[in-house]
Amino acid sequence: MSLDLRVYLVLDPAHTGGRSPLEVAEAALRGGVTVVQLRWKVGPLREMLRWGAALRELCRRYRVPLLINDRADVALALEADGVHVGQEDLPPEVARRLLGPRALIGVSARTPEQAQAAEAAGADYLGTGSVFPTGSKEGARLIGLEGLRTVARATRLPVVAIGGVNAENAAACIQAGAAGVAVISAITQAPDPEAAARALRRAVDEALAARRLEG
Ligand SMILES: Cc1ncc(COP(=O)(O)OP(=O)(O)O)c(N)n1
Ligand SMILES: Cc1nc(C(=O)O)sc1CCOP(=O)(O)O
Ligand SMILES: [Mg+2]
Repeated sequence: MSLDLRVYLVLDPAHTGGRSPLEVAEAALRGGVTVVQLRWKVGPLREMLRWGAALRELCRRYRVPLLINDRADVALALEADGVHVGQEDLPPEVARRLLGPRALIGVSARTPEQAQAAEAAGADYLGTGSVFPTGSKEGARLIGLEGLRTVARATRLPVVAIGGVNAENAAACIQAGAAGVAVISAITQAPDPEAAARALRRAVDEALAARRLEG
C-alpha cells in the first residue's frame, strides 16, 4: 500500500477519553486521516489482537494503511501494513526481515545520525519529535521545530512530525520540512474527532500547497 503521511493518527486506547477507540478511529477516517497506527502500551495482548483485527477491517474499508506500534509479531498476525519502531524497539532491519519487502516500516529518529541509520536499514519514513510539549508520552524529549528541520534536511526519507502537534501548529511542521503530522490527543481527545481530523488535514494540505508554490 502506498504511503501518504499527511495526517497520521496514533490511536492509543488509553487516550480516547473513555470513548470507543473504533468509533474515534472511524470519525478520524471520515475526517481524512491518511495513516493509522495502533499504539497499545497497557492491557492484555489478546485484547490488542481483538482491537487490532477490528481496526484492520475498518482501515481496509477506508483504504488507509494500518501500522502497529512496536510489535512486528502483531503486525504479522493481523496482516497489517507495517510497523513503527523506536530506537529501543525491534531494529528496523529485523522488522524488514520478518515482514518482507512490501511492509511499511517507520522509525523514530531525533537526530541526523538516527535518521541516516534508519535510512540505511531500509525504513520507509521517520517519526520525529517531540516537536512540541506532549502530555501523551512520558519522558518524551523536546527537539522543537529546529530539531525537526535538522532531521528533515539530513535524510531523503519522508518525515512525520510528532509531539504536541495540532491544527494551529501543523503548518509550522510542514514549513520545517515534514511530509505530515502524527497526533494522538489533537484527534483522540477532541470533542469532535472527525472535525479535528478535518481541521488538521486542511492545515497540512494548505501548508503543503504553499510549500510547493515557494518551490
Ligand atoms: C509516527 C510515530 N513517530 C514516533 C513514535 C514514537 O515511537 P517510540 O519512540 O518507539 O515510542 P512509543 O510510541 O513506542 O512509546 C510513534 N509511535 N509514531
Ligand atoms: C507517541 C509519541 N512519540 C513521541 C516522540 O517524541 O517520539 S511524542 C508522542 C505522543 C504524541 O501525542 P500527542 O499528539 O498527544 O502529543
Ligand atoms: Mg516504540
